[in-house]
Amino acid sequence: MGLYTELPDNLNVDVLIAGGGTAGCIVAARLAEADPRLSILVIEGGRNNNLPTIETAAFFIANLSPETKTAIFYQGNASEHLGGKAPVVPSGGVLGGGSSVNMMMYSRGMRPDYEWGPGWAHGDLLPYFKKLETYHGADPTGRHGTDGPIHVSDGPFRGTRPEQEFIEAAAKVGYPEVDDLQRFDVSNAVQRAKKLVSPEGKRQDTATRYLKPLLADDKHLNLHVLVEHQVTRVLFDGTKAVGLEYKPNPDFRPEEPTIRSIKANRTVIASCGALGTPLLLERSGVGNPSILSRANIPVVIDLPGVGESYQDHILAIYSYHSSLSPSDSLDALAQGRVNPADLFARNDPILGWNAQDVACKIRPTDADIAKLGPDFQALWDQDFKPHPERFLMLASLVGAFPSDPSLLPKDKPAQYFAVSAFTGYPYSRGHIHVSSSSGATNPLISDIDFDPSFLSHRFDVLSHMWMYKTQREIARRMPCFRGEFAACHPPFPPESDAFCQELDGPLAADAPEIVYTEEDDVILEKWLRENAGTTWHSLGTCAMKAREEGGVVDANLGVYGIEGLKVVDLSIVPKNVGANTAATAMMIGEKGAELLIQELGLRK
Ligand SMILES: Cc1cc2nc3c(=O)[nH]c(=O)nc-3n(C[C@H](O)[C@H](O)[C@H](O)COP(=O)(O)OP(=O)(O)OC[C@H]3O[C@@H](n4cnc5c(N)ncnc54)[C@H](O)[C@@H]3O)c2cc1C
Repeated sequence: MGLYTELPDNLNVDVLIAGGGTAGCIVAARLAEADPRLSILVIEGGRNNNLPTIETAAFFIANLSPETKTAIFYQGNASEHLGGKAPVVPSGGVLGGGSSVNMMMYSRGMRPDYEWGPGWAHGDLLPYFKKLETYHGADPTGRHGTDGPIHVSDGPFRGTRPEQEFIEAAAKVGYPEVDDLQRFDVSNAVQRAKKLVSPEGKRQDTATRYLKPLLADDKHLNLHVLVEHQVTRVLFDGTKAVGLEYKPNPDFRPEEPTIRSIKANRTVIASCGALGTPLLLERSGVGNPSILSRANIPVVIDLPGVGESYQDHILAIYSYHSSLSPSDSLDALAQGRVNPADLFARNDPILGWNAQDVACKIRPTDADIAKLGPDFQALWDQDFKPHPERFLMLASLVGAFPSDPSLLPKDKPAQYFAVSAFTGYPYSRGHIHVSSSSGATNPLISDIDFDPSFLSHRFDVLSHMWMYKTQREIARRMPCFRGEFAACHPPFPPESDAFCQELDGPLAADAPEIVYTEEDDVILEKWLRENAGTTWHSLGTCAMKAREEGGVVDANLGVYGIEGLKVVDLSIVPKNVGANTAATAMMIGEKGAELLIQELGLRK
């Protein structure tokens, strides 16, 4: 198998790929399939992804634990918009990247989200969205794929009671159920969520589904993957990319600081993700000269868009007490009340559950918009009102307690549910850049100037304030609702209608909506600033736009001013997509591979 922790001597390589993440694994596999004679080397900073916490859907949260070393934690700057907090944005840091560690929600944006440039309109991209997937569900409009590597399914288990109760409660609040929110043209509704999980319950990451079958057969002997090594720079001959410089990842090999390099006969591809790729370009001398000179990096190409226009969706999570039983929730497993070995011994279907069964894409009513004030109304009228498919917020129902487990009472085992909610099209924009050397142990990720700028735009704050109130009204109408888990909600005072507390029974079916005072709104905004953060959906930092508009790549994914260097990952996205981002990253991998196959003249 061509998967190494040490590279064989004298490897002759045609195509070098920096980063074996979601898009990178797809590009490598599709190029190898197109021409097995082509010699391809992927250099991935993280380890191999052959871990039970990755393959088994129910253990998804373990992959964010620092001990598993499967994520990269990008440290943001302290921000006045977040009550002085310094946010951390995790990203996939293992073979398969985000697709190996994500929460497996299957989601696609709306048709207008995919209008990026020549060859990148929705109609151009739909074939690639279909090519990547095998969809297990009804598809009357033919928008889904039938024979791609990634299975999209219900998985083997659903928390059917909370799912049904949430769907009925959402309908009462104004959001009906639809079969498919991921067909690019339906929103303002809720859906029984599909997952990036096979019907048998296995995670569908791109390393396992695209790359490893080729590494295991005897037909793709020129496909090579080096794990546990970080790419430090792209090497240039003038302005032509000719190779990569790399070194062992100190997380796995602290004793081996040797820097090595390798040449590419044909092309170099950067696929380190929306946080890793701009840092790689800047370390290589591609970026804004003033930022590069601050870090003593000689300029190869003046390209000020690198690392700018950072976007994420901004997330807040709200937990609730419930009357759910252990079989309706992942809490017994997450809180150590059942032995995972027993679940494995009986091949319990709950092991294939990602604990998220409902997806929502919703808009406020005209009356809600008016209440949010004239500034909100003006932007709404400009960017949302003319586009009925463009929604304000995404949300999902979580079948477990997803916050800090130390908040849970030790003496009272229980089941909870939660709503996770995030902005579809935030206006806040940040940046990520290299900064001057500080002697950090792992300077590739800690020696940076990263400002995600969450909640720096007031529209995003108001969107979340509306969503807090809306999701709470839905939760309150679920028969299993037993009050708010107060530590995961704003501290409204006891005299307020909005005061959060545990209840002995469900709310009356005709319970009135909560009325929030101005003081409650102040408390809500402060709480959001202290508690909202990343949705792990970083994108846009090497955008496909005109160079004079801050663009970094052209419609062929080539970096402006550089020969032989492509970017293929979510950093190229020029405007936000109203969706969890994995399917879009996979589509970019598929489309990017096709462009490279054409450009390199590979046989089909
Ligand atoms: C915790 C989490 C939960 C998520 N949940 C969902 C979800 O439920 N549904 C959904 O649709 N999306 C979800 N996402 C988002 C989605 O998974 C990502 O947007 C997507 O995988 C990004 O793909 P990419 O190819 O752009 O980058 P990545 O997949 O991040 O790939 C980049 C790769 O480059 C490697 N790398 C970085 N720097 C270097 C370097 N210098 N040298 C070598 N290698 C390097 C990284 O280790 C990584 O493997 C989640 C993401 C995370 C992190």
